[in-house]
Amino acid sequence: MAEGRMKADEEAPPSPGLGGSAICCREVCRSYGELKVLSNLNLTVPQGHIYGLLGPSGCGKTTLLKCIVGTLKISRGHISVLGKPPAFPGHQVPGRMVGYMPQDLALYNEFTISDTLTFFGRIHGLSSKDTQARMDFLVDFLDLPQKSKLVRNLSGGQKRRVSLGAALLQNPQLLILDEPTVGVDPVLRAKIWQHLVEIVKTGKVSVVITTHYIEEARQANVVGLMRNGQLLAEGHPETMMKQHNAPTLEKAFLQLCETSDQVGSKDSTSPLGGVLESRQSFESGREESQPILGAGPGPVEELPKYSADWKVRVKHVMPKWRNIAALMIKTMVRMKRMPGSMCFQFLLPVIQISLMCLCIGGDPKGIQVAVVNNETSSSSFSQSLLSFLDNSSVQQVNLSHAEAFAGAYNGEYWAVIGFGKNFTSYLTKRVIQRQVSKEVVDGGSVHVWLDLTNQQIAMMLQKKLADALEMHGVLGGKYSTDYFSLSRFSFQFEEPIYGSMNSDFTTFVTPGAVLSITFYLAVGLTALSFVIERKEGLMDRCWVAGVSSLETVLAHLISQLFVISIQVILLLLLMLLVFKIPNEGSLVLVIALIVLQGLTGISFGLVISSAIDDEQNANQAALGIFYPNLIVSGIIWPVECIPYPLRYISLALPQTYASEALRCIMYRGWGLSRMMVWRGFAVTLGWNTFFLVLATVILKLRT
Ligand SMILES: Nc1ncnc2c1ncn2[C@@H]1O[C@H](COP(=O)(O)OP(=O)(O)OP(=O)(O)O)[C@@H](O)[C@H]1O
Repeated sequence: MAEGRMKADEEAPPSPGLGGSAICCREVCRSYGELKVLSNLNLTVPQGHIYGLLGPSGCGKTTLLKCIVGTLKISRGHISVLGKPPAFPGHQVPGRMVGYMPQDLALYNEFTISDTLTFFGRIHGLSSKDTQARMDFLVDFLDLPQKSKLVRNLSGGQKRRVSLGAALLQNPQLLILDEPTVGVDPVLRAKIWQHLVEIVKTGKVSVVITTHYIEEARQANVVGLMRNGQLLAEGHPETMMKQHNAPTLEKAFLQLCETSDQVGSKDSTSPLGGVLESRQSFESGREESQPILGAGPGPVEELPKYSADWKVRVKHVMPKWRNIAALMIKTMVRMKRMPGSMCFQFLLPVIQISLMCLCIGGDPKGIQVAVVNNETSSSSFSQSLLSFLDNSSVQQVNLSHAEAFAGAYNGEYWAVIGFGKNFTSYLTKRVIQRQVSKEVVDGGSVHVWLDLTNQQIAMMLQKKLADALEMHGVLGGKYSTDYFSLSRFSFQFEEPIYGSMNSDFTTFVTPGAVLSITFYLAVGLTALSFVIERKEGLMDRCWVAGVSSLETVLAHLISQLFVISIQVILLLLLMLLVFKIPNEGSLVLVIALIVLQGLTGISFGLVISSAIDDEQNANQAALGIFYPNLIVSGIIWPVECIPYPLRYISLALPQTYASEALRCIMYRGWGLSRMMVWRGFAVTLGWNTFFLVLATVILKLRT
């Protein structure tokens, strides 16, 4: 086994850095906003050495490691890793040359141990045979449980060992390990150190390790003691102890801190507690501690000039299919392992659109109205008119005048309908005679008192009453020139040009609702998944392995395209076949527009997740934008009702023209030659491109 390990380790080609060092940091500064974390930091990791980076919590160790692996940009200074600055075009840092174990576990919980190592093997371009061989070695070496065990079911210590395994997988030339021994038992801790000592013996592998167990760092070839964003000293552990006359490394470190504090109080102008800035670097070859305290300025180093061919630069920015495929397989495997979440993703739009078709736009049912009919004859016009009232919508309750109004004021009835006792005779007079008295007009009218607190119900009641009056006029035969229906019969409504006589509010609202549902589900899923991945350190880990932000975005887009396609198929089947929403136009255009809106939702989700760091804020951003957009986009009420300044905003939103385009395709049967259709596609594509560019830029700026 050891032989196999050595052989694998020997395969890594040597890569001399600045002055033979694996890592060289000069005058490195990095801040988080106002907080200056690294301040003129100088550090040198000699090639083929283990470098123990020690320091109190919060002194900037993790920040420094992130700068070294290229996931964080430095504000000032210079870093060279294995010969070139991190992320330099064509350089494999981040990439295969570096193995990174972040402080967070940074593992996919739904993966098995085998999935985890296979995933990183794919990204590093290892053949499945090589990955398998390394996996067998690492499972044995790190004393891992069965490869088929889910990460979610591992203990904390086991997870850390899997994380370490992922960093060791490709036999990198540089290992960056951020507290790899936390939660690991002493026997295995010793084994890990033994392995590190062994791999650096070849001189081709270098290791930087941070640890809270200061004493274990005595096995390192060099230790760097860091405080307040600067390196106090770096050198061989034994030399450092000897120099400070300390029996342990911890005591030597304490003494250094005290001295640094004393110097700091004397020199208040010196930054960060007065730690002196210049120091001799370790790379001078002296295996001695090089305390910076009291040291004079070090030799001025000539920084090398780096250049890369344009072809290399182009290749560097071009997305790699290998990485995209690995990320897509990862998404699919995770979905397979979370069947509940997968069903939720596929069925949620279907449930939402079903609820919308069932609950929005239909006629109210069982609306109770109080009827006060003072006519007693069963052949009276009032009785005949009431018999034409749609009974499924309007439930008539016959009451006395006092009971009816008491009930209406009590909220039991939506209206009171009243007929005078001479309604039939007065109505006849009104129809027959040219001129009648006010008393006849009053007595021959149906009196209606409405509860107008719910406009939809009141409007429906008015329409039902008008319909009943019209039916009464037509079917009653005698009074086709009836005074009441005269105005209605002046218009003859012919077959509609577009749409049908039965068009209701549901027909209007469905296209916009479908686009909105597809858009916001995509926003929610994307924003959350990226924010969680970043929070758990998974994104950083993938980037250190060589995945670019463009590849991450593309892989997510393609795998979500698959999810959206299934969602759209289910949505359309339900809409067209079950709820019989008409479609006069091309189904291809309908699908294309809905899918494009879904992709725009993904892009917008990417913007949220690249700009926001925690789930709660990401959720708030997605939800906060949902309602204003729904209201202003003319999805639930026509844009024509929006007051003018706001209407211009409405027209610029991603779903306003798109909803109109979908309505034109579905209800008017229009194609792309019509402006109202292509405009919907153009606006959607425009927003999509804008969101994608914005997300990529934010991701780049935030590293
Ligand atoms: N993303 C961030 N935004 C703002 N401040 C940050 C961020 N990350 C780290 N910091 C701050 O930078 C400082 C250094 O953090 P860093 O994680 O580098 O320390 P560390 O030495 O690795 O600590 P530990 O040993 O506890 O892991 C801390 O004060 C921390 O609060």
